[in-house]
Amino acid sequence: MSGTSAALKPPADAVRPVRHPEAPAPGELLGAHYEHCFGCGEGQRHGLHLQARAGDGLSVTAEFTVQAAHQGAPGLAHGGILTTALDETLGSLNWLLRVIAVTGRLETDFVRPVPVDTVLHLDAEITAVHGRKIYSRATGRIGGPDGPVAVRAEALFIEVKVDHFIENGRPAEIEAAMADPDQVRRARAFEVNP
Ligand SMILES: CCCCCCCCCCCC(=O)SCCNC(=O)CCNC(=O)[C@H](O)C(C)(C)COP(=O)(O)OP(=O)(O)OC[C@H]1O[C@@H](n2cnc3c(N)ncnc32)[C@H](O)[C@@H]1OP(=O)(O)O
Repeated sequence: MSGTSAALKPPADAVRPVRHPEAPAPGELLGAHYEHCFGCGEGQRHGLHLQARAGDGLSVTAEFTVQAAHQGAPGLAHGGILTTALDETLGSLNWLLRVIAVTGRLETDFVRPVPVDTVLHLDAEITAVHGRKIYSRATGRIGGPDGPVAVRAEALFIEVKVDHFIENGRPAEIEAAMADPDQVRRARAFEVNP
């Protein structure tokens, strides 16, 4: 059984957005947006190290291998970790619009348990945009990209300006991220080019 709250249903006048002309090409790895991001950063020892890849249109795919550090029940992935994998994958979609956005709402269905060492194959797509609101959905499968569904989610991301991070983040990390020598990562974190 699954159901989605009204807040995740795009209004009738929502539009199907267009992929940004400078979005990464289909098949291209998106890379981490921030070294210390728990979802994608390579600097997080127990992080998910999730790698997202641009798909066709407004879609991405991603893979995440469940580690022992990600357990909830013995030998099984923690539900919050699975939601993090969905959140990170959904968040990476916004780079196809070259928009910075944060998760406003995220609803997850947990369909099957996911054992440690399992590769979770994720795919996600943007379904609609209404003003600053970006509607999207994602699915995670096990046993291969066409395997059975283990988790799925629908989300609403809200577009923000870079000031959202500058005003709310801890100054030490903000300054370090702005000085990141990785130009692509710095652009993803701080460039707004709708
Ligand atoms: C440096 C690295 C960067 C890198 C880029 C980021 C990478 C992403 C990483 C993974 C994702 C994350 O973990 S993101 C981190 C987790 N999320 C957060 O921390 C967000 C915390 N929340 C907030 O800061 C705020 O609530 C915002 C920004 C989401 C919204 O505040 P606001 O800007 O004042 O906008 P507001 O007027 O309230 O809302 C705008 C519209 O959205 C609707 N709306 C807002 N929130 C919701 C909601 N929860 N559910 C339904 N609808 C909502 C409103 O009704 C309104 O609709 P209408 O009246 O227009 O119709």
